[in-house]
Amino acid sequence: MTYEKELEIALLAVQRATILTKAVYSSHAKGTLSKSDTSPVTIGDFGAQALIISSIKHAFPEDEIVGEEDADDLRKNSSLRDQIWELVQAAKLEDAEAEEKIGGPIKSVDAMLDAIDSGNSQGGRIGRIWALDPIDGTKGFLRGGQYAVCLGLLVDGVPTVGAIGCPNLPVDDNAPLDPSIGADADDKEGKGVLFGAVKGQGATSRPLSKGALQEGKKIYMKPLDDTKQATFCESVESGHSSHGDNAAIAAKLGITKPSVRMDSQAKYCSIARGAGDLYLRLPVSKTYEEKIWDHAAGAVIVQEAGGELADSEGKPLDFGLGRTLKGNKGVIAAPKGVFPEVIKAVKEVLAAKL
Ligand SMILES: Nc1ncnc2c1ncn2[C@@H]1O[C@H](COP(=O)(O)O)[C@@H](OP(=O)(O)O)[C@H]1O
Ligand SMILES: [Mg+2]
Repeated sequence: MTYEKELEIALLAVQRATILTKAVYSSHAKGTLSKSDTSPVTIGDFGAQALIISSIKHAFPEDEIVGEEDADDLRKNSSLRDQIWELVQAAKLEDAEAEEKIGGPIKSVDAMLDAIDSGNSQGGRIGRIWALDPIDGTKGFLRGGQYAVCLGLLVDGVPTVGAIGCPNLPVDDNAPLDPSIGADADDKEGKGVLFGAVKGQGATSRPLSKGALQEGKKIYMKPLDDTKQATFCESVESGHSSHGDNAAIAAKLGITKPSVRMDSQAKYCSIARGAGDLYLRLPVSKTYEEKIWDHAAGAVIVQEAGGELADSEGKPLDFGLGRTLKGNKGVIAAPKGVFPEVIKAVKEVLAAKL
């Protein structure tokens, strides 16, 4: 199987980074994250980015990585750096063989800073480029709701491998969509999912607790003959996606169920396993460019589960233009069978606004 190693490393890297983000969240929730006033998101973002990049660099030293952060701030702020270093050292996979596959612990503080700085690729059309979002759904993370650790591999600009850790989604692929499910400080049985996909080879899910080496269960979008029955997902943040336009599109499709609002690429994962049908992300701002790391991993997972993606004009998403999807506006994802109908409704709603 092609990309077998890439998927394995991506899942392991995401699993280990997720352990760190959970540790950061629980210290934050318990009020013990007090050495600095820095936001737990910043701490989690830096730590998770360091761990994931070090995993990729170990397994695929030639690959490029597009990451959100660089280490400039950490080099200037030793207390923040030490705090992150402590968390990075503590985040380990229990299975020694698994830990070894991603290079074992990061060797030194300098190696951690260098790893963070290696996420400086400018993206592009050629070669192997990983797009990394160490904590996607910042707002959800802070709320104790949905957030995701996301890693996608672009090969010549095409999303080819995707791995996403969703610590607060229910393990059960058939559990009803309930965005409040993550709103606990402490981990509970039945939460935490690791999703993976390789282009042309399907999408899978496995409990985070069982780990990346556990064989995944195939996931599929729900067959949807009639859009009237659909449930659609959208951002919690009205600044990230126009709730008004999303609602108008839903109305045009005859949808009567309320939208499910959740943060992060947990939306892609949810529709990919049939816990929800459509993902509408109509742009709010005319100038905002969606970031490739907010969509690359989710795109592979949805496509491999039987879905199709485009922007609000029906154009395919172009991941080969750099760090952003600068050729696209917004994102729409739906099962293949109803995709043309959904795009038609989107175009009609947007045309009526002109
Ligand atoms: N004006 C805007 N329009 C669309 N997306 C935006 C945005 N401003 C920020 N974002 C992105 O929206 C992502 C979260 O999406 P969602 O609303 O689906 O949870 C953020 O990722 P982070 O949370 O990683 O910063 C951020 O990159
Ligand atoms: Mg993000």
